[in-house]
Amino acid sequence: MVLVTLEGIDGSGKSTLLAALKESLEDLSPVFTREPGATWVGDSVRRAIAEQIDPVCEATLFVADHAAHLATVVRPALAEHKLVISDRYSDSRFAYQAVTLEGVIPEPERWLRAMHDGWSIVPDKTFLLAIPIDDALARLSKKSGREHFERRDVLEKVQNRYMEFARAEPDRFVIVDSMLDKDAVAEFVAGAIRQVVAEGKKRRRK
Ligand SMILES: Nc1ncnc2c1ncn2[C@@H]1O[C@H](COP(=O)(O)OP(=O)(O)OP(=O)(O)O)[C@@H](O)[C@H]1O
Ligand SMILES: Cc1cn([C@H]2C[C@H](O)[C@@H](COP(=O)(O)O)O2)c(=O)[nH]c1=O
Repeated sequence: MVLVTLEGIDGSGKSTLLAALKESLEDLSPVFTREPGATWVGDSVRRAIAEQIDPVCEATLFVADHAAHLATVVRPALAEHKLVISDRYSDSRFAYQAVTLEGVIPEPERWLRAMHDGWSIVPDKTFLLAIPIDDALARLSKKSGREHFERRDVLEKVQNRYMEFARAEPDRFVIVDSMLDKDAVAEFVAGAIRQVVAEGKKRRRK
């Protein structure tokens, strides 16, 4: 069936969008999931984030979480021709850990992508929520429990990487202005997902 992912820096509105999609797309019976945390491995990831563990350890735990996510949630759902919508996925790794591993290992993005080669699944469509850094930080300032990624210098680099990914894969990425009204964002993304599902059904009939 179809794998759709939601991406964006902290505060860009992914959780808000996901909640709206759970209502508006109910008729499609999607499998809603997320990274990190779809399996117990995600608990280790959350602990690593909280304890600000070594960045290579943190990165490999994120990859382990992805492997468990694919094995226990994504592959079985796709095999049953279900629509899968994931709040964060591999592009988060390629964007965030490429920043946290700068100066730690050579060419971190190349290393991260190589770790996924041969077994990961590329999404059919990725909605990238774009937001000015000041607005993201303003939104995050209202939230408790900040994570070490949620700093201006990190988020600026992460969002720049996301934009590079979107330029490199214009057919997969849809950039969404997170400064638009919540309902307008949700309506646009829900409509685009329905279109992706319809196109997937046409391809299967050929
Ligand atoms: N389109 C929008 N317009 C205005 N405010 C928004 C919009 N989308 C989300 N918000 C607000 O921004 C804040 C962060 O939203 P949300 O938690 O969905 O972001 P997030 O990307 O999931 O962040 P994180 O990755 O840190 O969980 C919330 O207070 C939410 O109400
Ligand atoms: C999947 C994934 C996530 N992250 C970062 C992004 C966030 O700052 C935290 C937690 O994610 P949430 O959406 O706030 O629950 O983890 C990352 O660095 N690498 C990844 O692969």
